[in-house]
Amino acid sequence: MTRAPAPVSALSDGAGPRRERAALRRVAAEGLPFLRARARVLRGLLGWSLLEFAQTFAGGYAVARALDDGFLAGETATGMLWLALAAVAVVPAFLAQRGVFAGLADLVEPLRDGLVRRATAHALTTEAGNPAAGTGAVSRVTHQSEIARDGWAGLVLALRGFVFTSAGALAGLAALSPLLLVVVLPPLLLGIGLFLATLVPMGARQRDYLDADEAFAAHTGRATAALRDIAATGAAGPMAERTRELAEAQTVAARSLARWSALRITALAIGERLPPVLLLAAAPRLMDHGLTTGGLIGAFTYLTTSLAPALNALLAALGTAGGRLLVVLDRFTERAELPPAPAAHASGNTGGGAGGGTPAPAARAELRQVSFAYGPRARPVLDRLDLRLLPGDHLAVVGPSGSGKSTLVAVLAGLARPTAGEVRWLGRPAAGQEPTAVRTLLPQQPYVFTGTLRDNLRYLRPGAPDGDLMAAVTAIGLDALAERLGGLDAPLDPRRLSQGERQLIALGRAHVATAPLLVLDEATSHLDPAAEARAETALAARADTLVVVAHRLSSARRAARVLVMDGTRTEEGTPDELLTRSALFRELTGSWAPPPLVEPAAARATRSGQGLPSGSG
Ligand SMILES: Nc1ncnc2c1ncn2[C@@H]1O[C@H](COP(=O)(O)OP(=O)(O)OP(=O)(O)O)[C@@H](O)[C@H]1O
Repeated sequence: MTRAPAPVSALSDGAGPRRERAALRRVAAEGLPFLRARARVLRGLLGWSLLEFAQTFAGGYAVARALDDGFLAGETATGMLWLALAAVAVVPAFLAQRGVFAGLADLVEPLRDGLVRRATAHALTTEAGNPAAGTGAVSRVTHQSEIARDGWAGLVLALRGFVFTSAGALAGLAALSPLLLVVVLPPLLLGIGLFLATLVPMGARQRDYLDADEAFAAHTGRATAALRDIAATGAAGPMAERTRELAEAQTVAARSLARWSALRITALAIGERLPPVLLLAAAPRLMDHGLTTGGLIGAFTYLTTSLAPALNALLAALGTAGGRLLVVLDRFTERAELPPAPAAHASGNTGGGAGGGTPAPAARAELRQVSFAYGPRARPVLDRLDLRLLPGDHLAVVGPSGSGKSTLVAVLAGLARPTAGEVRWLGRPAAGQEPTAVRTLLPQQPYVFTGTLRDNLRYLRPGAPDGDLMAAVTAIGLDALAERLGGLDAPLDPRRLSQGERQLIALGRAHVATAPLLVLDEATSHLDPAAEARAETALAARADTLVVVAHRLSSARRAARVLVMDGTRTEEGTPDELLTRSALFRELTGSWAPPPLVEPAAARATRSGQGLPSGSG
């Protein structure tokens, strides 16, 4: 399959520089109070930094005086004295470095602690219970808070160094000859200006890169945890394709970042290399206007030993650590803007379908003009399908074998990417969201592993209390199996379980999970109708929004809405509406009806909506 890679902008929802400026404002709004609260630390840094100002000033000025008043005037002792003064000025500056680093810790560690606290609180409130959802939270707590800490420390050091060093150097240049500033300042300011102009667009590229990195890490983490489910739903192809797309998006983001870095290097060259060149070119004119030989060498000393390294350090810090810092800090601050975490469970939602009358609630999941094909030349399985799943919805999906039910489920659940159109979860594009935080998907062949029944029930919500596990056991109808196994802590060997028992355990696990959307893809196919009815009814009451790929009439009739799939044609309505409107639904219900020779009670059950096994799936 050769689909174009996902545009990087799609991963970061592509608002570009506008978003960076908004990020700057947001970070500033939170950053200023942080700095205000640490005014004493900042004053301490300022005090130590003044010593650096003095050292820089003395460095160039003493060299100029040593030459003009000392060595060039035949006064070697005077020259040596001036050089000794420059050497002595290094001592307080060395002490200043110690003072600066001590103050830095008071400025950096509280930032890191605050970020870790914030990321941990976010993970506990919104991502609890989803093992794969933890990937992003762990990244924020560890990797990203370290980026913020190092970036912030580097930025404070470089900015402070640049301000005081360049102030010392410029004051020294002005003392040697004010004309020196006319030569040095324009390229210096041009270089800095050009560099600053790259900050916002480069921040956007940096964000794209981090987004691509995070999306890839989350996707691979998810895929690794769900290998069995992927194999069971036949989604290996689309998953591999999605992995390739995400890797490609990462490459595109890295390349774009590199192009902007090249522009930055040009800005650095103008600010750092051009002033000495211009000074050389202008030297004869400057000396005609009274600049001494010592003054010229002193000016070179300022440019090469003070200004250039300070500028270099500042631009490097702003360019790499600063950009990353802005993106990472913004990620921490924008957590507050995420849509409210979905209510863990709504109750009493087996009927009702869409709505309830009051202002339209955000769809839990939505397909907008979604098409899907398994290859560039393959016949589409889904063709411009629109579907909205609101809180409280209970939708059954029915259709003949091969009509695309599992494909629809894979697209809806984020296991396969649509070829065209958009999948949205909780009112936002699904791309970039953590699927396991939004939906629980149960395939026909569930993943039950060696361990205890408790481990298996907690698989999607590791910290679930025993009360919730027991409630699931009772609601789903797992009591008999739990008793036979020996309780929640008894060891469980999947090879000794029937297909139906495995499905029951997976259904119990879904009852414990907290994602607002629950999708069952023939997940009850090995249960008898009564067991299926009990489990499905319990899940409909527990899950906020339920989608069931139905393989029995009874299952379809329990739903408030039914989506009938017939190739790329679809019909949607209540079961009763479809019985009158859809020939295919009537045909399916006919094929789901028991064969005529089956005992009459079963036939009656079918007519009254209780249903019977179809033998399908
Ligand atoms: N991985 C795949 N690669 C290529 N084609 C596929 C793949 N999976 C499914 N298809 C094709 O897509 C179409 C829809 O299949 P899908 O499994 O979604 O249908 P279904 O309604 O769920 O079928 P069933 O009820 O038998 O499970 C079928 O023509 C099928 O052959």
